[in-house]
Amino acid sequence: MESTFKEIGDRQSVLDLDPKSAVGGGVEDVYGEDRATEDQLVTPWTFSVASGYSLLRDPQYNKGLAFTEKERDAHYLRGLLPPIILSQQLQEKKLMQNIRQYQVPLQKYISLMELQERNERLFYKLLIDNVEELLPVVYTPTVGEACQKYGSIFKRPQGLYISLKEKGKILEVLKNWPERTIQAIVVTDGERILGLGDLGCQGMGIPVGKLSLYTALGGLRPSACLPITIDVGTNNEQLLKNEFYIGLRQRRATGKEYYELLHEFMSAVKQNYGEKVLIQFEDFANHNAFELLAKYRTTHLVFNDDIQGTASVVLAGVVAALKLVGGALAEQKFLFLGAGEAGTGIAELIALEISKQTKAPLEETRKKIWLVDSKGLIVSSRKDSLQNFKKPWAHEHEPVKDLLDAVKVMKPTILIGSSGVGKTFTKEVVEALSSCNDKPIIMALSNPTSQSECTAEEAYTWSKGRAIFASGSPFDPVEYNGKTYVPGQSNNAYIFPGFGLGLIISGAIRVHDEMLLAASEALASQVTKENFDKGLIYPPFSTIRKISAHIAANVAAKAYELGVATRLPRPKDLVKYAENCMYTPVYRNYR
Ligand SMILES: O=C([O-])CC(=O)C(=O)O
Ligand SMILES: [Mg+2]
Repeated sequence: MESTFKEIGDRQSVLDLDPKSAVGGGVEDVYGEDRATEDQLVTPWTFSVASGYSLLRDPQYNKGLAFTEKERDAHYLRGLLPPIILSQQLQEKKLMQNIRQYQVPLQKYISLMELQERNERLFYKLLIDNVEELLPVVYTPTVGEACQKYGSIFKRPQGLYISLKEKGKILEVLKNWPERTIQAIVVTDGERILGLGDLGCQGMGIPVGKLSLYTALGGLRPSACLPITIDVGTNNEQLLKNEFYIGLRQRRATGKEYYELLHEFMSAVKQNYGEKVLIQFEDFANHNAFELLAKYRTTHLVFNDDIQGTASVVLAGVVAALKLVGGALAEQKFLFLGAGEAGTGIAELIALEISKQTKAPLEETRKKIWLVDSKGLIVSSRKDSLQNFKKPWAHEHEPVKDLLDAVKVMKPTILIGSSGVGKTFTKEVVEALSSCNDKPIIMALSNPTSQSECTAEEAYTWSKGRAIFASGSPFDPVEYNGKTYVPGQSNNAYIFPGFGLGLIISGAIRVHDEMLLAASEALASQVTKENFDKGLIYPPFSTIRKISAHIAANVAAKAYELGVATRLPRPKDLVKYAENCMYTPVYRNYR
């Protein structure tokens, strides 16, 4: 009963290529010198691995009621489907109606995950066409709740689980994954899931969600994306006691045991997929995140989304906000609440950008930036007891005990929340900031919504409508004094999909900070006059694929400039090239 069929167009590109651009010619060979072997090209994309009943259960190829008469004949589907044929558009309409009927966001999440498991192209069609509506479902805030309840809602595994039990066998585990050509891995160890803390093995929802965005927002082929959770235990007592918990029932391995497992993982990935596979570290705890990034950035293509992706998106937002407020970046005074991955990552990228603009040394530009942690303002007298990643921010100053006092003393122009702790930008804090700024810039970055430092409504109300506000999780527009204020969403989702695309299309083998600046610059350049007129500092997510193409092009250009790109020759028009490489979820015709 085995039938074979061709997926038209899929052979053309490293990523995926719209058939019409392939037919039109003029598209360069994306494989470059690393052209995949004929064997890789033929399997598995061009021949069906399934037909008939199993074809309907293969999410990569299934089209449900959209199979045509000819396809039903050719692939043994007669009788397995009701007689009607629906277009993809009509399927989309029906599913959106169904999803909108659910009142509870988690129900929407579950139904979307089921769709992804049933009909992948339709899932991505929905996500791309309805990105602003569905992003809060497959991503923050709902994905946070999904991770908290992952054990209870778990039906079928997604992604790859690597636990301490697999120590010594990680290469074999990677080989169990059905796809051989992987371009992007998002990996977590679940220790700091959003601002929700240690969710252990249930953090898997995050790599799954991030990679869905890689495809929907950045155009990577779904089959080239691999979500991974490394399970070294959890220190979350509630999960350890929960009878439905899906992870190892032990406290977290640390030190040598932890680093040996991670090292085996990093080596196995490179051995199995080569040096051009992107490994995105996601939601690791501070104490491991900095160390892993420092250790592997010189040997692997790695990127920490929470340190670097967040930094790049915030820098873009600040640059855009200054167009509304006036003043140069170097004239600002920054105050952060939270000195972890996001806080210090953003601070460093801002300091780098100011150095680039003013030619001042980094040690000087860092002095424009102040950070508050749980013990108060980070100052030089605290240096001995500070973790390494905080030390560059310990400037000369009297001790200041908390955020409110720090705002009063430092009089920052920009306040950034990156502590993972909700409701910390109190009325007093926002009022103090507003008393020294005409247009205070407030970024409440912690996720999900419950952990946001303040809500959009609070920021606008307490600043009497003067704040330029953005947050990590989405907030609806706010009415204040008869005016509508539209908050920005300062989330790394703007950056990482395009950033990854840029790395992949250039065949980059390393990530450098200049590439993050390039991504940031590309994002800021996509804010239109129309956006600014509405007070927006980020372009709407509805245009994200265009934005991603620009980010990818700028990142790829920088990779070529720095000599870390291996795909030669360099395509001339990188924006067009990035666009042509993007996966589109329109159904293919099966011959
Ligand atoms: O996932 C998000 O929405 C942003 C992010 O990386 C985090 O909060 O850890
Ligand atoms: Mg994250």
